[in-house]
Amino acid sequence: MISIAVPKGRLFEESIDYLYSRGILPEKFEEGRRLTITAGEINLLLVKPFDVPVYVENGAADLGVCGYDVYWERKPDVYRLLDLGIGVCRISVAGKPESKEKYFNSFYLKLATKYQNIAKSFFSKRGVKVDLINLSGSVELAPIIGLADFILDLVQTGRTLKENGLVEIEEVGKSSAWLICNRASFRNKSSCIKELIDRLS
Ligand SMILES: Nc1ncnc2c1ncn2[C@@H]1O[C@H](COP(=O)(O)OP(=O)(O)OP(=O)(O)O)[C@@H](O)[C@H]1O
Ligand SMILES: O=P(O)(O)OC[C@H]1O[C@H](OP(=O)(O)OP(=O)(O)O)[C@H](O)[C@@H]1O
Repeated sequence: MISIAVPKGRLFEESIDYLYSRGILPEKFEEGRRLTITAGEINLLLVKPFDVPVYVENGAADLGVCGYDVYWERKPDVYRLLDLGIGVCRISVAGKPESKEKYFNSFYLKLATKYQNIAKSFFSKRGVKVDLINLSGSVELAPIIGLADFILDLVQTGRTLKENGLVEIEEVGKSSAWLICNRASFRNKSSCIKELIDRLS
């Protein structure tokens, strides 16, 4: 039996489609209220996206589908095996159009994000001090109401920024979903996991 932690929400359907199209799952499953789904030798655990690395690192799941954004933020002690090419987006700093100049000329920025660690390391390398506001969603609201001047968040189409009168100022990195693996499972279930990776890649 191989257990895979799959993120609920935005990445769920793409993850299921991906696993189904590679013959790992015998059918497509809808996201409902169930938290586990067993299909043949695969046991799916449906968890919050930020919790995927927690389940995998602790061995509660052998494998996980994890956004690179989450991996980068959490830095779990797991193997990162394969870029699945889903959930593709970038991690960027954004703000009001008129704040652009301030962003590039200040040594002190007030920034809202749920990616606290990414923001800290990005700005400390640059020698810029940041006052970080920790938000877990709807981050684009922060510059509009003056809670922060800037945000660091995911951008894909740019629609959310546009609809809120914000602009992308600087790309910090790219993200897509990766298959991550528990270190002990990689040793103990090596043949199963290698076969699975062959089918996925
Ligand atoms: N606009 C986007 N385009 C592409 N991928 C995205 C986008 N937004 C998020 N993702 C990817 O999907 C993952 C899950 O995003 P989602 O919005 O479902 O989670 P969340 O906001 O962390 O969770 P929750 O809403 O349950 O607190 C992200 O970690 C990222 O890897
Ligand atoms: O560039 P776009 O295509 O508009 O995508 C970007 C948006 O997608 C994500 O939000 P999500 O919908 O996951 O909601 P959230 O605010 O709860 O994180 C992200 O946080 C941005 O707000």
